[in-house]
Amino acid sequence: MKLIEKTQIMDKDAMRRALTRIAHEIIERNNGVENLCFIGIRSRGVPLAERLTRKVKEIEGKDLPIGVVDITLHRDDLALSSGQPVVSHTDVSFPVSGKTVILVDDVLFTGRTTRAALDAIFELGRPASIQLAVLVDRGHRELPIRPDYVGKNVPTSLKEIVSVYVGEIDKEDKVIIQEIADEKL
Ligand SMILES: O=P(O)(O)OC[C@H]1O[C@H](OP(=O)(O)OP(=O)(O)O)[C@H](O)[C@@H]1O
Ligand SMILES: O=c1cc[nH]c(=O)[nH]1
Repeated sequence: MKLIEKTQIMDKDAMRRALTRIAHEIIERNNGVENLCFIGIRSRGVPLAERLTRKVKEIEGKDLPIGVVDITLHRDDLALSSGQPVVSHTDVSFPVSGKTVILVDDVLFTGRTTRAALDAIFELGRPASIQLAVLVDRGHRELPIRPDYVGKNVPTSLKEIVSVYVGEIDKEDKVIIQEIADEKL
């Protein structure tokens, strides 16, 4: 699939500010951090969840547990929607029952990855609630899923792809929109 880079929509500072705001929103909405835990969706949801827990620690002085769910997406076609995400691995070393889980991902699109992650969490136990934090919501939901915390809402067309780069994996922080150049949609 050939991609043409179109626009950069967030730089390192914009990402840092968005995550700082989300950390404050999480603390405010939950009246503190008692009972909270974080679960990142691999791959880029994991460093974002780690950054959020570091910010929460800076603000509230408490360490919160982080787990990981790995969802593999088997896409049926190149239109990017209609994929079939399945849980391939879960690494959550604390009990989720009774907790408020903050599920973290980089991009929210159809909602299918989130749904698979919710299934994976309920396999582990029964949380008190689950809240969803994403760096970018690009729209085009195919399921009744909405984020509780959003870094940036980005209206997109189905010919576009939003790519999040994080220093921990990609050596730099940025969010770009690319366009699919050569595929039938
Ligand atoms: O709402 P959805 O339609 O499910 O799309 C969102 C998911 O797609 C991306 O993952 P991708 O499968 O591209 O893999 P990646 O994490 O390796 O980028 C992104 O990280 C989200 O997890
Ligand atoms: O544009 C998209 C769609 C799904 N996942 C992404 O990371 N970007």
